[in-house]
Amino acid sequence: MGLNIEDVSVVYPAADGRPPVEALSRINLTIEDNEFVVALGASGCGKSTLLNLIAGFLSPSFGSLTLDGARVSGPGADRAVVFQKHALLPWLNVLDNVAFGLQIQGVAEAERKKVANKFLSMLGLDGFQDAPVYSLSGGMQQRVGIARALTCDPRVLLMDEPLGALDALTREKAQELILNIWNDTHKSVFFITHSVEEALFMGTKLVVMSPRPGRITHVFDLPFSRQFLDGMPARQVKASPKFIELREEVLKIIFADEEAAA
Ligand SMILES: Nc1ncnc2c1ncn2[C@@H]1O[C@H](COP(=O)(O)OP(=O)(O)OP(=O)(O)O)[C@@H](O)[C@H]1O
Repeated sequence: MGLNIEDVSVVYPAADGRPPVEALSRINLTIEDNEFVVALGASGCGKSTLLNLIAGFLSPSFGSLTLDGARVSGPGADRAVVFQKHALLPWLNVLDNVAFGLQIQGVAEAERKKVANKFLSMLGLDGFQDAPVYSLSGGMQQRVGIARALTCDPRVLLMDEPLGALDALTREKAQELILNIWNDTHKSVFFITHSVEEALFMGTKLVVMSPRPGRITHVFDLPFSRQFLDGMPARQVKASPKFIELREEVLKIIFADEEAAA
């Protein structure tokens, strides 16, 4: 059944003498089971507001959100968030960070270690269980954050620019890793990025948003992640004529929005 967003608007109330902000206007979006939806758009178009709504951190001013038919009315274990800054707990080692969500749910120690180890292994972090998180590189810390989100077996994984702070090479490797994990775990994903190339490569569906008020202006179905998962090397996918053509089309849309806002 998936996640269903119906005619949702968000208005942040007036504050400090500033007028109210219509951050999202009449958003309609479905995230089906096993779908990888990427949101892209000029700064201020409401991407994070949309993610916060799905996470249940925020309620819509108008419209409704349902997950598998049930109204989303707050945060829940069926949705996990990975932020750009991994938000790990510095006083815990890698294993305990990953097992943290299960600990909060009261899962017994042996079971939570087993689950955490499974996801650490999936993310290539075998052998780092006892390491303090601050001793890891940025890319490894981000992988710990993703492992932590996966341990609670959420229905939907929400990712707010998870790779934005990584260097180019680490970022490309992390994109591939996330796609492989998505393919293995069959999660629904909502993923925010500022990179057009990343958006096209990762998503099965691309949602392009425009600011003032934040709205969805274009939706594209994408074939590229499937090509990669079927064995085509990532750089070859990203250099294919179809990919480059779509990249230029999407860039044109976003540049036009940014110029209009300037
Ligand atoms: N708590 C808030 N109170 C008032 N206005 C807000 C609040 N949070 C966001 N906004 C405004 O709502 C609009 C959408 O913000 P949002 O952060 O969702 O956009 P975004 O697309 O994620 O931006 P960016 O790409 O810069 O992160 C912006 O105009 C922003 O200034």
